[in-house]
Amino acid sequence: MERPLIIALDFSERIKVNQFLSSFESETLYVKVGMELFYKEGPSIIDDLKEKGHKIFLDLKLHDIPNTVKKAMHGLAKLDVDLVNVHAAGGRSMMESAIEGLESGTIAGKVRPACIAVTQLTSTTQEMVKDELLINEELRDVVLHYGKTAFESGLDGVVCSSHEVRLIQQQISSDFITVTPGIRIKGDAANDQVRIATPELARELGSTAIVVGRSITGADDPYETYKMVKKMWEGITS
Ligand SMILES: O=C(O)c1cc(=O)[nH]c(=O)n1[C@@H]1O[C@H](COP(=O)(O)O)[C@@H](O)[C@H]1O
Repeated sequence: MERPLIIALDFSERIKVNQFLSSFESETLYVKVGMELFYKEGPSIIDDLKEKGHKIFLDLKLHDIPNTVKKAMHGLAKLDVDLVNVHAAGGRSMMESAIEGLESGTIAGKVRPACIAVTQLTSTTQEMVKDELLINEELRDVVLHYGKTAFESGLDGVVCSSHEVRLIQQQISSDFITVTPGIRIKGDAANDQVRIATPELARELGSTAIVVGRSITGADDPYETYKMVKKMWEGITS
């Protein structure tokens, strides 16, 4: 995976996506379609975005029994997206089934979508891990353990915060993909995110890809902000 900046298209409907993308001219992007947009618009939104040449992370965070996940992934593979995800909390067998489903569903001649596992959401705190999930371990160790299980289950990488990237790359594999949301430009509100980082810090910490939503989609000039964040992420100072 090259090191993309993935824009989270967290919009309620297609018309808003089109309005947003209209300022990007002919630039091809790496975009993320999540639950909000996909549940409203369905698979045709994927076809639209692919037609425009964009790469797609379909973020539906599957978390169910292995058989259900396998069959759902079989269907999702037919959409020919670049990246999909599951919750690592679903366990080893579920993650193995996700890969089986993707492999059996991949269209002949196409590449299987990469599959990554959410370790702990970037909105999760140490206190939540202890008090709500009843896991009596350091959050970083939980992320690492879930990452190891995902690796052993044949997944291609994880979703984690930028702060856990080094740990994962050092203790699991430097090739294991680390996609990091929770990205904020200095001065932006964190909103519901907790384990946040600037694009520059994410780069420094070695993230494979950053996911940026509201900092770009909510900006007065989204295209200019995208170009600025991209420069920060790529370490271009001029
Ligand atoms: O899987 C994800 O993409 C994801 C995992 C995670 O731990 N945290 C997280 O924020 N995300 C997604 O990344 C995006 C972040 O959006 P902003 O907070 O607006 O930048 C949202 O679409 C989330 O659904």
